Amino acid sequence: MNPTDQALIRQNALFKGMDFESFDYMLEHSIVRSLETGERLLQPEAQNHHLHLILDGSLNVYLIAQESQEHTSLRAGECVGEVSLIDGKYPSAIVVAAEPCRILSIPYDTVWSLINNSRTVTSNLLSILASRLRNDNKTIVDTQRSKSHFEHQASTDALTGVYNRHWMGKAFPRALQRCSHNKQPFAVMVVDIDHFKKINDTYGHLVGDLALKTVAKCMAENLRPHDLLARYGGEEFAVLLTEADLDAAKMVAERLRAKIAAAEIRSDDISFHVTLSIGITPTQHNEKLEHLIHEADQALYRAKQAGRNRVEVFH
Ligand SMILES: Nc1nc2c(ncn2[C@@H]2O[C@H](COP(=O)(O)OP(=O)(O)OP(=O)(O)O)[C@@H](O)[C@H]2O)c(=O)[nH]1
Repeated sequence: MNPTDQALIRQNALFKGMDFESFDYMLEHSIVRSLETGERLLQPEAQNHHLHLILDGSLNVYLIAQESQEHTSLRAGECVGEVSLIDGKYPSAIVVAAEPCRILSIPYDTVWSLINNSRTVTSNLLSILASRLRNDNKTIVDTQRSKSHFEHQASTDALTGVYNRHWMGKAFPRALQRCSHNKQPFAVMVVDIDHFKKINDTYGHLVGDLALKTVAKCMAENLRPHDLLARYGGEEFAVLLTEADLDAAKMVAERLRAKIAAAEIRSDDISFHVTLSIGITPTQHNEKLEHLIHEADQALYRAKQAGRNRVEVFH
């Protein structure tokens, strides 16, 4: 073995500080092997009996499948196979040559006798395992974070930031069931911006978007925390008012209508107002969401027919 390889092995996290005698013993019992690009070194279906140290090239580690994004890459001087060494189980990952590699494969028996004879190697092994644990914990936390991020994205309307129809289809029925189980009155409200097409036609789509965002923000700020708000269609929002009888629902709807009518929408030198038409259906029963939306839509239709900028109740 050439001096460069020997220097590399001496710097390895597991073997650094090891005495010369142990080092020679290890080399005597190890073999050097070559891997082609794409060749597998470890896989979960095959028991492994060696600790592998990379002398040249790099290895990719995959946790699920070779086609997935690699979990990590290992370079010359790094090892794989420490965990199977400890627990004697099959490898937990797929390890593949990312390029032509030279590997020093040290039999587990040899590594164990080094561990038994050298406190340095034992303490090195513990440090390696501790950093593995930390890395794995970080991976779990990162995965959890991106999962919540994607879940949030999947249930949120990108333009207005309020929940979307997909979320509404899951969250509203659960809330309806809870209200009816607790014998609490509740109401479903459908809210539609009046003459919204004219706003787009007059000021352009971007200003239309700004109006939608303003309406969504104003509604979110003027509902109670336990009410549910979702963007239901283009310029239509749905609200589930929990613990609200007809009078309370009318009061909330009227408050929203008045707030929006008074809110100024500004973009550069443009300033205008929008109005809302609102349909409400009050109930105490766990009826189907589509049915309640349909009833609220009928009330909304009447509000539009009666001149817009008003609240109507289904009956
Ligand atoms: N800017 C913008 N416009 C949208 C968006 N989604 C839907 N729209 C527009 O909203 C308008 C809705 O128009 P209509 O359904 O005809 O209703 P309206 O003009 O509001 O009239 P009434 O509801 O009868 O008062 C359409 O022109 C859509 O293109 C959006 O995300 N951004």
